[in-house]
Amino acid sequence: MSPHEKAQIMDADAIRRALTRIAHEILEKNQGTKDLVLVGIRRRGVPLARKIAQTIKEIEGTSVPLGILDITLYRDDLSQLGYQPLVRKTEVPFDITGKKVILVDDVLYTGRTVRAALDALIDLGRPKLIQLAVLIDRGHRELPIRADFVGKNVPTSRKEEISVSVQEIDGVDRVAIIERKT
Ligand SMILES: O=P(O)(O)OC[C@H]1O[C@H](OP(=O)(O)OP(=O)(O)O)[C@H](O)[C@@H]1O
Ligand SMILES: O=c1cc[nH]c(=O)[nH]1
Repeated sequence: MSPHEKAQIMDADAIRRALTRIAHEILEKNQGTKDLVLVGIRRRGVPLARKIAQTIKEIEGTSVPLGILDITLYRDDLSQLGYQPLVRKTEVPFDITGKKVILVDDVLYTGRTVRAALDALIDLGRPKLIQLAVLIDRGHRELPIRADFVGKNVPTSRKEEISVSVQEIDGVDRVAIIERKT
């Protein structure tokens, strides 16, 4: 049966405020922009990372480099793990060695995408540290991964899904909970 939307949990203003807060928290935790770089996970982590970079520029007057990791989840029928993330492309046109890398994604769920992103980043260089910023943490981790910066914690059941829409891809900024009917 088709999934249906249960509730909208963030509108454009709520997303903007959460990203502004995250930008301030990143600056506070890292004492400014020195050695800071942002890396967004495609697809929706990228416009979110861009907005955080814009806000940092407005606050500090400094442009922070922005890279992209393209990671796709594909169903792995041979594995008990259900699905596996595949790193398709890395567009990080700067050296991350010695940098403070802020990884940005829209939803943190099992943690598998972030694990693949960490592997890809470590293949690219030796960052000083890696921190994780997500718009939504919906729980159900299957790996020991946690976010340093969270827009909103949303307790969910496994039957539910979080749908993040962003202006650049979907024409609107919003977050909704979707229920999969079985
Ligand atoms: O913690 P995990 O279980 O790995 O799940 C989180 C990932 O799932 C989503 O990607 P999706 O494949 O839905 O693509 P999207 O970014 O285009 O929405 C989301 O963007 C995260 O990258
Ligand atoms: O609910 C979920 C889980 C993973 N990725 C999403 O975008 N939503």
